[in-house]
Amino acid sequence: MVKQTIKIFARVKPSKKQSGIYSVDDEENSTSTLEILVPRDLADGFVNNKRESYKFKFQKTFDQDAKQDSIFESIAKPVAESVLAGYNGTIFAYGQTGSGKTFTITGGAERYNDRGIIPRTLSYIFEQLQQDSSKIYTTYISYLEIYNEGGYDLLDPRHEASRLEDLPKVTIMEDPDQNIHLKNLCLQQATNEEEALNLLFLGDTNRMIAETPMNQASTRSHCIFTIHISSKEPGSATVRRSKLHLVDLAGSERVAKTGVGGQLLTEAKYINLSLHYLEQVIIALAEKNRAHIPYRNSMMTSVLRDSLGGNCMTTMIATLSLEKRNLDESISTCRFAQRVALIKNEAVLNEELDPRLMIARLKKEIQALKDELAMVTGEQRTEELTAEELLRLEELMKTFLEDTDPECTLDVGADMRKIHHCFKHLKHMLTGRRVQDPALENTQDNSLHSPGVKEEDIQKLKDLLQQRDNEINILVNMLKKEKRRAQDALGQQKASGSFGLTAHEGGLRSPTPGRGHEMNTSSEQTPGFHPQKAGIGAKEMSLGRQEAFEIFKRDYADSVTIEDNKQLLKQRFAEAKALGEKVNEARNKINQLKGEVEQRRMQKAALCVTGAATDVEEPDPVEEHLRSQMEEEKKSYKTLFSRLKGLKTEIEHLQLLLEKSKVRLQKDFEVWWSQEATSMQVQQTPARLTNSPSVWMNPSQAPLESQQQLVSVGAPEASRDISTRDSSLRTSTSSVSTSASQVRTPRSVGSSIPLTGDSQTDADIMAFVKARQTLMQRKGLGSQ
Ligand SMILES: Nc1ncnc2c1ncn2[C@@H]1O[C@H](COP(=O)(O)OP(=O)(O)OP(=O)(O)O)[C@@H](O)[C@H]1O
Repeated sequence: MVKQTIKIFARVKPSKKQSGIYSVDDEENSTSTLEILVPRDLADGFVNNKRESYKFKFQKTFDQDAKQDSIFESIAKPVAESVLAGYNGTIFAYGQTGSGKTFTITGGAERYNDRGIIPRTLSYIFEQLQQDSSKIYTTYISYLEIYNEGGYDLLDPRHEASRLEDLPKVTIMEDPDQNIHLKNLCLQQATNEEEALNLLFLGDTNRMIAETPMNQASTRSHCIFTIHISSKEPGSATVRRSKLHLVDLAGSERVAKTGVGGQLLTEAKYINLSLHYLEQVIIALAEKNRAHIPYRNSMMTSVLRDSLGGNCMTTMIATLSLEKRNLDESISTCRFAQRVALIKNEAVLNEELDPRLMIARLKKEIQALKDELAMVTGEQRTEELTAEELLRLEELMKTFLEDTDPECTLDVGADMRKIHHCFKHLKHMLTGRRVQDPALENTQDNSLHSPGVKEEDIQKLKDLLQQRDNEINILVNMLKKEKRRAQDALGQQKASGSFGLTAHEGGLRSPTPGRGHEMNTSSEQTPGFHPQKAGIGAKEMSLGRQEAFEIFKRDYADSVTIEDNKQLLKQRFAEAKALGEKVNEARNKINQLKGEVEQRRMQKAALCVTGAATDVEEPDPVEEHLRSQMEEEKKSYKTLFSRLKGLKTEIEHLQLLLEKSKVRLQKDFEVWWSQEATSMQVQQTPARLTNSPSVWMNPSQAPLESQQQLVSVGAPEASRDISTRDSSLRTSTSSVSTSASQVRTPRSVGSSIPLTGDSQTDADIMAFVKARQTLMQRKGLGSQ
């Protein structure tokens, strides 16, 4: 059992506006003091307490410049290690909205280096599991979201409903031993890092899809990503089970400050309520002799029951956005952390006996007892042993004789027929003389001892048999070599299509079309990923909508990052391909050297046979040189290979980031488009929809009929020379310069856009017009 208090760390989010507000003092006894200085002008204002300096102790304070890898090394790695050893672990991030909880736990959505604790921990755990061949490991993932006190499974394959509330709720059940079980939360098996990362991505995407402007789930929900690990030694009935909760809590700000109402207020109350219950649990745990801990008050405290004051090694990260306006929230986050630091947990090794293995063991024991009983009661069986039983006995004896372990026993049960048979057989082996045993007559080599067969004939036959055996072995080896060669050739062919490695060696697959590589809008599939919910491929986009989407995409705030990541991905693919080729070269070289060594040895053996040489084992400088060359090649192969593996992880992460950005882009577009449509519907007149606010800012992009119409109705006062306004549009403008010379961009057009009479289609047309107008205004081309 390991007794320890919850470890607390602080992380300060980078900001330009923080100078002089705080200081960090790292002390030698691996603690650090964070001092928050409240400026005088704020002391009477936001913060009621007039103290000007607040000091808080943490295990370590990560200042603004702390990178994600050091956060992982100092905070998550030790917890992951104890989880691998069989203890439960929890890491939770607590802080106000926007202070960097998600950035710390999951990571940033832009750069590979920004990946947070979850992907890094998965990477580390699977690397460790791969290296340890002494145990059999099984890994499962679950991803729970708690929103308004309801639990939702983010990995639910039925995640078809667009609204979180429509999903089946995860409910808590408690067994008589007070163990918590979560109904409707599935555990998905992940056999490697890639599968686990795909599940993380799937959960994050589902979370994002369920978000609406009214339900910014990421801000107002708690998320618990759990890695469940079980391990056992081969043959052992003891299993170790442990779990690691990685928790991203909702923003901790107080309702009064947020100034929200309606649905938001309800949510805020729920968040505050569950964080309030969390605080109550923490206060109760910190109190000595407190018998009742109110875990059951909220779903989150019920789920995290073990993590708080129970069987778990728990770590808290207080995320701080230390700007003037956030000082009161930052101070309350630090206060909360100080209380958390008082909680003592008692982590125990979670070992238990596997019931299935236990049953097998008990069955064996029962059989042994039955045999013993039969022996004691003298119950004897007289019928002859069957051929099957004899064969089984042969096998048992063979295993027994071959086993070098002195503890090894020959266990044939209490059947005296079997015991006698084994004794006779062993005596025969020892003395070379056949013992008269009717049972032995069934064995295969009996004929060799039939009367009338001479000893030398037997020997001849034995030699012949040996010869045939040797021939068969040679043929089998030749076949094996042939097969290997064919596999190698196939591997090389495949590798040249991907990164130059066989799937078996590199675990790399060729870039899947559209998987981040190209930001196309087709719905390539990630397992369990449902693009239609994000509006991808759900319905055929009308041309206008498509055009609006293209413009939207171009002006999208994240488009630069998306483009950067696409470029980086291309670059990484190229690097991986080149590296793959090098790895292949190194491998071919090793094979070639191996061949040369073999040839050399054969030549030497041949010389010995012909008498030209005497000692095959005599050191050969040529061979030694070849061997040292081979060692060098092996080293470089290993280095290249591990670099390639690193690149593979980076590529996969980048692909996931790009897919995430794509879903986000589609979703933002859908939201924006429907907002435009709604606002247009409001402005429509019932009889004929006049398009007073709709302006074709760039005639080249308007459909032809509309262009003509605009030309004829253009309002002169709104005329603009478009090409001088926006450089990004110059090309398109110049291409229509002839017509554009007469084209005017009407500010308030009195005429109407041709409409179809179908309200849905007309709404779409108007939304498009409005959308274009908004976009153009954003571009600085708006009518002034
Ligand atoms: N250490 C950091 N370095 C760089 N950027 C950061 C850091 N911490 C946070 N950010 C950025 O600040 C923004 C808000 O961070 P984040 O979403 O992680 O906050 P949060 O506390 O999870 O908020 P919420 O409660 O709304 O989920 C994001 O754009 C994130 O990329």
